[in-house]
Amino acid sequence: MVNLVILRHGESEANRDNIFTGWSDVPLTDRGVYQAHQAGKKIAQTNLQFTHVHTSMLQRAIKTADIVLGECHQDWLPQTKSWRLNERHYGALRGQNKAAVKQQVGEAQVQEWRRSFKTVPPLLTCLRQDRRYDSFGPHIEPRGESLEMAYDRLMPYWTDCVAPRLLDGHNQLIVAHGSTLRALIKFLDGVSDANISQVEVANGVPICYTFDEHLTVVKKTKIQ
Ligand SMILES: O=C(O)[C@H](O)COP(=O)(O)O
Repeated sequence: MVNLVILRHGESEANRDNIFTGWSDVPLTDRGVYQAHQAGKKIAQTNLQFTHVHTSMLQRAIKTADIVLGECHQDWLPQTKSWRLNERHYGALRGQNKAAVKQQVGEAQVQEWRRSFKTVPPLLTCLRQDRRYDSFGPHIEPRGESLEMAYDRLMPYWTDCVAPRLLDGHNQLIVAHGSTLRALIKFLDGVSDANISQVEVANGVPICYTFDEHLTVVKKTKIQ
């Protein structure tokens, strides 16, 4: 048996302020830092030993991972930061208050943008890519993504970087975001396109998947 722990970052300033975030690089709040410590303490109690930690390239996930590893006394672990684990890009919604957008376009439209699998949010008309992505290519940062588009760019990371390590019997830790973890849960749990709208991932609550040697999920538990 081998284990994968997935964890959404602690509360960010944008979460606190109810702002569409996506690829914006916002810091954790004090509450988010606390949530990360609590998550780390809970993971430590399981005595799980990881060989690798995977995060997005956004500070809310990276800082959460660092805090968790400190609590687990596994700060030395090799870490990969990948844009493929970044939050789904919210396009032109980025930076807007979710309640204010609801007032403008109605609750049903906002829910569709936030929770449907295929609906693409309003796209940014132009984009200046942040330099952190330049070494991966000129057009890495999208102008907006549906959950499906985020799923499609996440899966190569699973196939190339996570699944092989699990198949070799090494426990892995992924610290990422609400939407990219919903995409991973969709794959691991076999959730339909329609039903993924019902799946929510809370800040700072670790979820442990246990797999057999064929990478079939045999158990899924919240670590609490
Ligand atoms: O990017 C964001 O705004 C949040 O991380 C998640 O947004 P959601 O709650 O709409 O999925």
